[in-house]
Formats: sequence, C-alpha cells, structure tokens
Amino acid sequence: MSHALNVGIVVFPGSNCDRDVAYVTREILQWPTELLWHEETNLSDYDLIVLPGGFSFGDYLRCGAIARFSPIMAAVKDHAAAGKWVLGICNGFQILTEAKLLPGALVRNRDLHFICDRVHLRLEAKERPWLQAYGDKTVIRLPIAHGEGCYYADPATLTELEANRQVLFRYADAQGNVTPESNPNGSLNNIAGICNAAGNVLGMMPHPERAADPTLIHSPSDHTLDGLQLFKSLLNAAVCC
Ligand SMILES: NC(=O)CC[C@H](N)C(=O)O
Repeated sequence: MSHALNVGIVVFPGSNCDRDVAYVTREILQWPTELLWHEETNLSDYDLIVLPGGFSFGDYLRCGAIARFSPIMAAVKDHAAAGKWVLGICNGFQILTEAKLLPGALVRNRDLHFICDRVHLRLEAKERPWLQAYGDKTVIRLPIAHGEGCYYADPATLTELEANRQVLFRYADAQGNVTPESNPNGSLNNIAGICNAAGNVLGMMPHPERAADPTLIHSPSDHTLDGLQLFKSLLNAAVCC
C-alpha cells in the first residue's frame, strides 16, 4: 500500500479553491503536490488530478464552458482514460460535465440564488474506492457554495447512473433521508456527486477540501473532517480499474 499520492491541481484563470486543495494534500496529508497552470500538457507525473472550485473564465457563457477548451483538458482526458484518478470539485465538476468526462449538466440553482451553506450528504455506492475511508458512516456534512449546482441529466442517463451505482453523494437530512426539503438546489434525484462508469473520475458540488483541517475541530461530533476521508480513501485503492 502506498502512503502518498502525487497530486496535480489545475489552476484555470478564475480558480479560487486551488490553494485550499493544496493545503489539504501538501500540508495536512503530506503528499507531493503541484499547482498546474491550465496550459500544461504533460500530466504523467501525477496519480490524482484535481479540478478545483472557483469561477474559471469568470463563469462566462456557463460555468466550465470555456475551461473545457483549456490545453490541459486533453491531458486530463488521457489521464482519465488511463484509469488514473480525476476529482472535480464544484467548478471542477462543472468542467468535467462540459468536457463530457461525466454525463449530465450543472444548471442554475432552482431558486436562482448563489447558495453558501453546509449540507448533509448520504453516502451511496460505498463499494466505490472514493468512499473507502468512511467506514460505517453513511451521512456526512460538507460545505457548498455555488450558483449553478442543479444536477440535470435526461431520464435514460439518470436511469443508467443509478443502475451502475455511479451516484456517490445525495443531499439528505441529518438522518440520511433523501427528501425534497434537503435538496438545496433542485438537483435531480438529490444528486450531489457522481463518478464515471469506470469509477476513476468523480465530480461533486460540495467542497471536501473545506472540511479537512484538524485544527478547526470544535467538538467530537463536529463534521469538520468529513472531507479529509475522501482524499484518504484513494490511498487504499492504489489502482482503480
Ligand atoms: N465554488 C465554486 O466552485 C462555484 C462554481 C461556480 N462558479 C458556481 O457558482 O456555480
């Protein structure tokens, strides 16, 4: 079993969570971590590529619609096709759908407002490598911050996603019940995060990097580390597919 992953974090013009992710992987987990400008084309040194949150290219046209044309995206596609890890967080998830590395789309929130909150998520498909470190936990709490986080896919795609167990996170209440009231943005089937069929590409709207710092814990029941487990999970799953 390895003790570290080599992490590359893509920096697009307008990314703003790149350094937050680097803080987690480099400072907290002590994994070798590089920030990669979006014009980079060689990703051969990395096990995990992260597309971070933010407002790439000012969210012009649609969130992620321009970033998908960045030179680095061809290399990200090759990295994914080779079965290596790709994690898209928030704007990164939007870019992955625009690039067709994940199915469906992220559209304007149901209430047309930017939402900044903390939400409960039910963990689904716990056999997937990304969730291995959560143990018996079935409900976690992570921050969200987005204007276009409403997950949409056509009925056939949605059926396929569910049948293949590609939904990893669903908005839920504190007990893990998936209800309309616990859906902050109108996402179909309360979907907050999905992976590709092979399982090595994950996109999620909540921010695991904002719940990963042990110095911020206030009480034993605090959810502050719920995001850290996601990164740690990959250590136990050296090779994905
Ligand atoms: N935090 C983020 O990555 C935000 C993503 C995107 N800019 C949105 O508002 O939906």
